[in-house]
Amino acid sequence: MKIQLFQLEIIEGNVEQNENRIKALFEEKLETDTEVVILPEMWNNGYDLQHLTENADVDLTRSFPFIQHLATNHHVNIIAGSVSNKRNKNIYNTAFVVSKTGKLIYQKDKIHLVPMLDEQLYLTGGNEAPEVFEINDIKATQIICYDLRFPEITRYPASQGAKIIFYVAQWTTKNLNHWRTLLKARAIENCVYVVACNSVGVVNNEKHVGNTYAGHSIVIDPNGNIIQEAGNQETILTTEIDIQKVTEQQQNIPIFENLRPDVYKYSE
Ligand SMILES: NC(=O)CCC(=O)C(=O)O
Repeated sequence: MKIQLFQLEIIEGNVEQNENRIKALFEEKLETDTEVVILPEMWNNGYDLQHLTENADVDLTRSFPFIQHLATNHHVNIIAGSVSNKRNKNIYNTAFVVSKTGKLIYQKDKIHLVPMLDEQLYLTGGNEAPEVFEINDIKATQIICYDLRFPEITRYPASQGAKIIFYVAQWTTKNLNHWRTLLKARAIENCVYVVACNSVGVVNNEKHVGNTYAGHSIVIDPNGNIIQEAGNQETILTTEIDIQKVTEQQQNIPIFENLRPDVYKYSE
């Protein structure tokens, strides 16, 4: 499966500019046999949280048709990162996926809100765990940024057969070490591919003076080997993954046969 990761600098608060940029990149950089494109978290207006009441999408009525048009025009499946999204008087950080035929095949809200970026002051956390969807007959799931820190939510779709975990993020450079280590851990502990798309650019938040979004979008195989990794500049990363490696790794190390949910405990 050939995948392209669009590691972008998101222009805060300017949905039109971000859409135009993404549209142009699809025209200029998409390779003909690419099956999946992945975008970062909050690509519609970035972390312009103070203006979300005016700028957030409304129940994906803007973002879905925009992505649907790209998917059908270019015949490519799109892991459409996430967008700020109003629904039932709340604003969520909503991830979605559109098939190359233009169908909305997945939609979930970010569950854990990031205190370090004040998300909880402006957004509402989702209440549904990630699940499996199919892309070109391959099971996968999608997880949003800070949710990476909670391994419980990756385990369920992986145990249901997801072979690729797509992470979409605006992860900061201060915690780059966590990003790389946690992504590797998720690949190894679930014996799956991890395909993670981050953003770049300055973090516009008074708690983060001098901090940037880290880039380092990354592709990790089921054995924990990094097969592609970007630097800290805008980049389109192109990768090919061999899904058979997931089956082989899960046969070699049969973690899903050895799970003991009857023993595991979680605090309330
Ligand atoms: N957008 C995010 O969820 C950022 C998470 C992050 O940077 C972290 O360290 O966690």
